[in-house]
Amino acid sequence: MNWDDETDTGTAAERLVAPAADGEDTAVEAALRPKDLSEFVGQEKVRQQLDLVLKAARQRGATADHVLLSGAPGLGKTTLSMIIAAEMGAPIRITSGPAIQHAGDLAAILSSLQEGEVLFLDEIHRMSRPAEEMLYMAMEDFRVDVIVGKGPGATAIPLELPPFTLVGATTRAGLLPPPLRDRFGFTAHMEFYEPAELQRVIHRSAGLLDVEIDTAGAAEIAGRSRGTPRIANRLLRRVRDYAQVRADGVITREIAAAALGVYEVDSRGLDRLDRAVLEALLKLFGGGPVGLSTLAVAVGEERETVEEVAEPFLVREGLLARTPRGRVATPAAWAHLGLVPPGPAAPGSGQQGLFGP
Ligand SMILES: Nc1ncnc2c1ncn2[C@@H]1O[C@H](COP(=O)(O)OP(=O)(O)OP(=O)(O)O)[C@@H](O)[C@H]1O
Repeated sequence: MNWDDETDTGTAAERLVAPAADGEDTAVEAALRPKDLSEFVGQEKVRQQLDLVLKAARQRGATADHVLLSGAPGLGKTTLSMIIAAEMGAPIRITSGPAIQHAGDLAAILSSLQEGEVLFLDEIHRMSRPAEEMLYMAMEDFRVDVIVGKGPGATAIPLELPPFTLVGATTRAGLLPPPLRDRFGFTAHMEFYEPAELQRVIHRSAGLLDVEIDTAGAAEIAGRSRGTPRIANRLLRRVRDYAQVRADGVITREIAAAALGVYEVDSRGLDRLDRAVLEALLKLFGGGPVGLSTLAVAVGEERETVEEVAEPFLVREGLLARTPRGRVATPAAWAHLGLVPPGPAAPGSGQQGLFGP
C-alpha cells in the first residue's frame, strides 16, 4: 500500500481528512502530544520493544541505538521521537531530509550535537546522496570527514562526534538504500490505528482541550478518522466548534454525526472527493472496469488528484480495486453508497438500485 501518495498534492493538504499536517495542526499538536510511552496510545508491539531498547540503554548508561520509524503521516512518528528523547533524558534536534541539501548542512548539525542528543530526521528518504553517505559513517563510527577545498587540493579532515541517537522517519522503509537501513539498531513499522485506539486518543485530547464528550461521541469521530490520530484530533476540533455553536458544548453521537455531516466526512471517513469518485464509478460506469483518465474526467478532477488523493484510501478501505483493465468497485462500495450492483436485483433488499425501479 502506497500511503505516500496521499501526502503531497495541494488538494490533499486542504482536506479535513488529509493525513499531512496543516497550519492549525502544527499550532495545536504540541499541546496534544503524549509526553511518555505510557501516554502513547496503541502500537503495542512498537511500544513494548522500544521500552526495552530504551530501558536497556539507560541501565548500561549508554546512548540508545539508532531508531527507524516507518509509517503513514500522522501516525505519531514525531511524537515517538520526542518520547525517546524524554525517556532518555536527552535534548532533541528536529530536522528533515529535504532541509539537508548538502553534506555540509548535515556536518554542521552533527558537529553541534551534545552527547546523547536525539537527532530526529523526518522524511529521511529525501536526503541528498552526499549527505546520506556522510550519515553512514556518522551513525556507525560517530565520525565525519569534512572536505576542505576543491579539486586535487581537497583534503578530508576527520571530525569526531559525540555519541548520539538518530531517529529517522519515513513513509516507506523500502525507499531507503539498504546500507542506510542496516545501520539502524531498531526498526519499527507503525500501523494504522484501530477505532477503539482512536477513541482513546480522542478522549485524551478532549480532556486536554477541556471538551466534554461521551463514549458514543468519541466512537463516532473515531470511525471517521481513517485510522490516523492526526485526523482524529482535527475532526474533534471541528466537532467541538459545532457542539459549542449549535448545542450545549457536549459532544454526543448525534452532535458528532451532524457536525461531520456539515464537513462532508461520512460514516467511514470518506469526504466529498472520495464519494464523488465512488459515485461516478458506480453510477456512470456500473462499477467498472473503467480507465483512470475517464474516471477523472467524469468527476471533473485531474487524473493525479484521483489517483494520488482519493484512491489510496478507497483501496485501503476495500472499496475500489486497481486492476490491469481499470478501476473496479467492490461489493463493499455498492453497499456503502446504498446501491445495488447491476444484474438480478436482490429481492426484498429494499435498497434503491441504480437499475431498479
Ligand atoms: N499514539 C498516539 N497517541 C496519542 N496521540 C497521538 C498518537 N500518535 C499521534 N498522536 C497525535 O497525532 C498528532 C500527529 O502526530 P505526529 O506529528 O507525531 O505524526 P507523524 O507521524 O510524525 O506525522 P508526519 O509524518 O506528518 O510528521 C499529534 O498531535 C499527536 O499528539
